[in-house]
Amino acid sequence: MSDQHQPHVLELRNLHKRFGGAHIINGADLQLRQGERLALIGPNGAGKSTLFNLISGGAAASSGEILLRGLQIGGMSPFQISRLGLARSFQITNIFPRLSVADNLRAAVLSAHGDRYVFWRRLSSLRLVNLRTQELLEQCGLQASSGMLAGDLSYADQRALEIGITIAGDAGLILLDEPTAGMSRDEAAAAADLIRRVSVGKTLLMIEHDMDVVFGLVDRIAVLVDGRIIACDTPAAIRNNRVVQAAYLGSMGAEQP
Ligand SMILES: Nc1ncnc2c1ncn2[C@@H]1O[C@H](COP(=O)(O)OP(=O)(O)OP(=O)(O)O)[C@@H](O)[C@H]1O
Repeated sequence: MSDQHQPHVLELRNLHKRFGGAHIINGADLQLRQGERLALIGPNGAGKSTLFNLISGGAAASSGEILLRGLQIGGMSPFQISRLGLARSFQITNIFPRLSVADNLRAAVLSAHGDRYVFWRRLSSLRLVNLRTQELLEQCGLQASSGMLAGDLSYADQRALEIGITIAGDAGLILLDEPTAGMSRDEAAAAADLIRRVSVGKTLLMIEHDMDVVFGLVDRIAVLVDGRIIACDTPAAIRNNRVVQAAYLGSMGAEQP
């Protein structure tokens, strides 16, 4: 089957979410192709994190459809969705501060693959978990800090660790919620490099406010305003889109590249 005929990795169809009387997601449509990196941008309160919660099973949509590789996942639990190959990180750093960096990653590997390892001989299972942990430490540039308490890492390294935790299960679809928030320009550039490396061969959907990161990293940008995707196109096309400029980018002044 050619790529053209494969189902999209992720598809949102006319998605709605209401909280009481507030209509937060308002008919969102989106399609992600295998292997692409897509940034979700939009003003504060546009509904970006809410959309992530709907996709990853943290909240149920009021109506509409969410398909993961053609399979309806609306209404499934976060655990079921993660078992189907979707991993997400959160806006707030989500690590175990009193565990070492390596143990944070080891726990993530076990949590993602525990059922697989349990059937194998104990020693070989342990070896595989350790190998995967080492691989993640290297990928995230954290080998030198592997024995440190995660809570003692710099903020940027904590975010790198969190990316390691997110990818530990080798999910095919990765959702990152503001992975460079609160970082300096240099730290954000390093985080973008890390994200680029770890997302090779995967499909990436990320919420990001830093336009340098967005324009340098992704294949397409989806713009969410008032719970609706008002445009989804290449970075160059989005930059020149007058509707987007008026609704969002225009208000960002110097942050535009
Ligand atoms: N559980 C909830 N109950 C009621 N309202 C909610 C709930 N979760 C989110 N909202 C509201 O939905 C709107 C969108 O919030 P959301 O966090 O999704 O926006 P966002 O685009 O991610 O914003 P930001 O860029 O500031 O993180 C906000 O007005 C928020 O107050």
